[in-house]
Amino acid sequence: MADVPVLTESPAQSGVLRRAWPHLRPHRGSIAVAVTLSLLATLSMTLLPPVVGWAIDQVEEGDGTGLYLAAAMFAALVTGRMVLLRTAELWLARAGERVVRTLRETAVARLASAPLRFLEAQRSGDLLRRTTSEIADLASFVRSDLPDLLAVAGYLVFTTTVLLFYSWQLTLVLVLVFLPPAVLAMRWFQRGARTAFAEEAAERATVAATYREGVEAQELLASRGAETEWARRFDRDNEKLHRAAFRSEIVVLRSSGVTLAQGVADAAILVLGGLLVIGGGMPVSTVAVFVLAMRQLFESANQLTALIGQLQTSRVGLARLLDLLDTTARVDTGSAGGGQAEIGERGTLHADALHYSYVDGVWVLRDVSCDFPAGSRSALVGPTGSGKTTLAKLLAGLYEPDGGQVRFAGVPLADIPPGELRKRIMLIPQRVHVVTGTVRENLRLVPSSPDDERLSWALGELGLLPWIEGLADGLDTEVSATGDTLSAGERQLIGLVRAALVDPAVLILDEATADVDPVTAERIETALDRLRADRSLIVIAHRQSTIDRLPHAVRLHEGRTARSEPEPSRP
Ligand SMILES: Nc1ncnc2c1ncn2[C@@H]1O[C@H](COP(=O)(O)OP(=O)(O)OP(=O)(O)O)[C@@H](O)[C@H]1O
Repeated sequence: MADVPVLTESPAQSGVLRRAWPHLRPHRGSIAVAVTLSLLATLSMTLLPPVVGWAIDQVEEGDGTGLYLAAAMFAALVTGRMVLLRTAELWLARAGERVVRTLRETAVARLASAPLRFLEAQRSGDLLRRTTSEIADLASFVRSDLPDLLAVAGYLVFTTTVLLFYSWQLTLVLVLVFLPPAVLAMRWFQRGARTAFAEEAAERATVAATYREGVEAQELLASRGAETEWARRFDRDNEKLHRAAFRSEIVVLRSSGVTLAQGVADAAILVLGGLLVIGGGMPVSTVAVFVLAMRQLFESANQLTALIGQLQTSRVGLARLLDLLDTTARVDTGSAGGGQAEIGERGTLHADALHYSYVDGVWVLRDVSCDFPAGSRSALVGPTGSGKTTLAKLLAGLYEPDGGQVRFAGVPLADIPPGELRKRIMLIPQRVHVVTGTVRENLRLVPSSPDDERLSWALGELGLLPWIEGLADGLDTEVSATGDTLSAGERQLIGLVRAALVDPAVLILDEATADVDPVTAERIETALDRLRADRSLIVIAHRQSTIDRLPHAVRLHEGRTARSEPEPSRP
């Protein structure tokens, strides 16, 4: 089995910003404007205590004009700050949304072009979570927490400058009384937060993946009576998440040490400042400015603790998203094809000595060789588990073989760009994918987005107009993605119409085994008969009537071609 990279549950968070920089670089202009505006807003807020101090001085000197001036300045600073802050938030939200949009688009594009084998190796809920809710969390961090984080960082720097300017002695006392216990408490919190939050995110992803898998397999679980087994597994994962979330909460409690240190520092400064004023060594205004600025500093420190928690969660989310982008970039390489070779519109599909395994050492296909000349019509038959679906996926270029090669018109599939490949070889799986919407919208899910006229043409060609007319609202009939409204056979009819619209050189149909009523089966067979004659048709056939209609057969038995010679045509 070729090495298929699997996404890491808790990827390393070190250097996460450096790794994210290539995605941020295109938006550096708006980020710089947003940061500058935000820092200016913070600066105006930091100037408020000095203005209050100045007002106190004016009162003490009995200068009414000075007092009015101070009040006007106070009002101007508050208004200016509000305008600057809102503008900064808007810029930041805009820059952040752009970054997140780029990340989301890159993730979706990489997933869309990732080999099927890679997608199947991941837990589906995990991929979904990384590309939806974790990106949404990141967006909300950028919109709401990042502006606060910038403001807090600004306050810490500017307010410390104000404190130093007014009294370096009091600042020294503040630093000695407050900083050591506060820093210790913060480090204690951070040490725990890193692992606790990462574990919580990983457990949350596991619960989402288990839940999604359970919902997808509901029918199977119910039919096997295995719901309790699944519920037990879900309970176990849920319990782990519960414990991880509780551990995170305990870690958050560690940050209370900072509040305690603040109370002690407040009391110390008030007593010392008061004594200095009584002794005539310091004006009242200085103590007032100091106490106000100190409050601002503490509020920022409190906010910082909460924000660091958010920052930690976002770092984990960002690391998981970058892990997805890096891993998909790695698996993506080479799958785009050289694009140099001339590829014919029609040609022989040739499989040469194919080997394939899902699990190391267990070959599902061994030395399989077969030819499907242009315009040939073949059945692919064999007992359950003999490897028919796997061979079909290799023939369609959805899996890369572990050994051997598939060529179309002489060109290895690996050298054909994916877009070109899809136009030439198309696989209709047993369970055709439908999306929530109308039948028309589902039929139009092909690269050319055909109009109604072309849809009618395709339906007419395949003899499927009576089927559409028989639906409740014709082409406007609503179908749900869970497919309750369409049978497996009808979904395959949708697949066949899409195929007629794409007009591939090779059409591979993995015939639905269950739920095909005789009328739909007849419709599928008629549609297959009416597909253009120069197209090769390969049908993984389960029904004898289908096998009888096809002039050639490739038989698989335990992963080997039992007989790849064309069978004599049947009447
Ligand atoms: N994604 C997978 N991971 C691991 N093993 C797989 C996977 N898909 C198929 N297999 C195994 O590979 C073997 C061949 O499966 P495949 O679906 O190709 O057979 P098949 O002939 O199409 O069977 P059926 O007629 O029942 O659809 C089986 O043993 C199956 O269990």
